[in-house]
Amino acid sequence: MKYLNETTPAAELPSTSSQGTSSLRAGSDFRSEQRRLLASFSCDSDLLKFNQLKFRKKRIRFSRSHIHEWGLFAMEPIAADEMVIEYVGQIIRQVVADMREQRYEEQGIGSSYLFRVDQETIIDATKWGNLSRFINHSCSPNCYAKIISVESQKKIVIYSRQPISINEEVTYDYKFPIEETKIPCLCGAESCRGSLN
Ligand SMILES: C[S@@+](CC[C@H](N)C(=O)[O-])C[C@H]1O[C@@H](n2cnc3c(N)ncnc32)[C@H](O)[C@@H]1O
Repeated sequence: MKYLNETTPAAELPSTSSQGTSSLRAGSDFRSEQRRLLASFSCDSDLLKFNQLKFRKKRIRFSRSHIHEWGLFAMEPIAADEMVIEYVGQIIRQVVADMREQRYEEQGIGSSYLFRVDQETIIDATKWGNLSRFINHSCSPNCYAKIISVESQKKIVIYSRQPISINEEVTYDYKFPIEETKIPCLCGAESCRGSLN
């Protein structure tokens, strides 16, 4: 089954100390605190950026792409580590996604706009969504997808991983699961893996 996937880089945490029990406990308390702080800082900054994104949308356009049909392009320079766009669509359950995937295949819709949020939830941008549905995959992408929680609701947000120039195509790595039947990748990157899956 082909779903677009999240690609959050994991935060590095300090390694375990090998001293006495009390210092071990102190070390583990310290690490728990660090984890809690890291999580709260990252949530706060995600929330802040998400609110900024609502008021100051990035200037982007869809246009013909060298990778595949339509793609998304920057109309202004985008710095590294910026929220570029939210992946918007209908929020559906796995059973509905399975039925829709089959229906879309029967209707000859070759492109996949289903993005997995978690085990049970999928965002379907096939018929309803925003410009994010035009973002193509690259094996050497300039963005990545991350799932954040805003007021207890999970959102998929596309972040820049490096500066993006005007007219550059916005891409991320779909991280499709490996399958026997391959979908050839046309990203054109030197490090192209040859297939999406
Ligand atoms: C979310 S859509 C991307 C927008 C699409 N180009 C369009 O015109 O609607 C995802 C689909 O685009 C195609 N695609 C995206 N990146 C590709 C790539 N690097 N190589 C080949 N096909 C790609 C695949 O068919 C994939 O299922």
